Amino acid sequence: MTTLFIADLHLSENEPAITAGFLAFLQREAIHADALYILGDLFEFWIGDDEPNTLHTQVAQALSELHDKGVPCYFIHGNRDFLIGKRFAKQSKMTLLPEELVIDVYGEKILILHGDTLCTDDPGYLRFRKYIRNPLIQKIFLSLPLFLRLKIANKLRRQSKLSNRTKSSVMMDVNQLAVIKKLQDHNVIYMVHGHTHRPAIHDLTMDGQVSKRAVLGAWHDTGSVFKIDADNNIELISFPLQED
Ligand SMILES: O=C(CCCCNC(=O)Nc1ccc(S(=O)(=O)N2CCN(c3cc(Cl)cc(C(F)(F)F)c3)CC2)cc1)NO
Ligand SMILES: [Mn+2]
Repeated sequence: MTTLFIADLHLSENEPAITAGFLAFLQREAIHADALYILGDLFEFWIGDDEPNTLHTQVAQALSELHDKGVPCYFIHGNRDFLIGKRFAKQSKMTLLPEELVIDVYGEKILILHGDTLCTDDPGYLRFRKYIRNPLIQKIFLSLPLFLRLKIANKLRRQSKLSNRTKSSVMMDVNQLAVIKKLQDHNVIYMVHGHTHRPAIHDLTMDGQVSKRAVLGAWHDTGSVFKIDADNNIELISFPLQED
C-alpha cells in the first residue's frame, strides 16, 4: 500500500483537462492508497467557501467519495487557496492540516508543508502573506460581498502575474538555509513540499545525516505524485493527463 502526495494542480474552470486528469487520478490511483495528502494550491484561486462554483462542487464530491471508500484525504493550504475553510472541508470530507506538520508515514517522520514559507528570498511576498493570513483580515475580507471579493481577487491575480515576471528564479525557489532550519526546528530529516513547481528529490547532508526533500511538480500537461510505500520506497512520478 502507498501514501500519496500531490500539490499545485491550480484547478480552475479555464483548465478542464487538469480537472479531468485529477478526477481520473482519484478514481484510478488514489482509490487504492492508504491516504492522500494535498499540499496546497489545489485551486488557482479561492475567495471563500460561499462562492457558488460548479468546479468546487465537483471536486468536493469526488474527494468525498474517496473518503467514503476508505481513503482519508488531508489538505494543507497553498498561497492561492489559503481561504479554503471548514465548509469546503466538510463537503469534501478533507481534514484541514496546519501550515506545517510532521506526520508518521509507515514509521518515518516527514515534515509536510506547502513550501511558500521556504522562499525567504522574497521578503515582499512573505510580508503580504503575513497580512492575509491574519484572522481578522480574513474575517473582514470574507464579510465583503462576493462581487467585491472577485474584484480584489482579479486585481491581485494580475499583480501576482506581473510581479512574478520580475522575480529572479532564485528568489522564487526555496532558500537552502530556510530548508535546513525547518528540518532542524522539527527534528526531522525528510520533507515534502510543493509551491516552486520544480519537481525533484534533493539529498541534503545535514549534521552528518542524509536528509531528503521531495518537491512536487505542478499539474500542467502532466500530473505529478510523490509516493511512499510500506517499505519506505519513494518515487516522484509524472504522468500524462490526456487520455490518448
Ligand atoms: O513564490 C513566490 C511568489 C508566489 C506568488 C504569491 N502570490 C499569490 O499567491 N497571489 C495570489 C494568491 C491568491 C489570490 S486569490 O485570487 O485566490 N485571492 C485574492 C484575494 N484574497 C484576499 C484575502 C484576504 Cl484575507 C485579504 C485580501 C486583501 F486584503 F488583499 F483584500 C485578499 C484571497 C485570495 C490571488 C493572488 N515567491 O517566492
Ligand atoms: Mn504555491
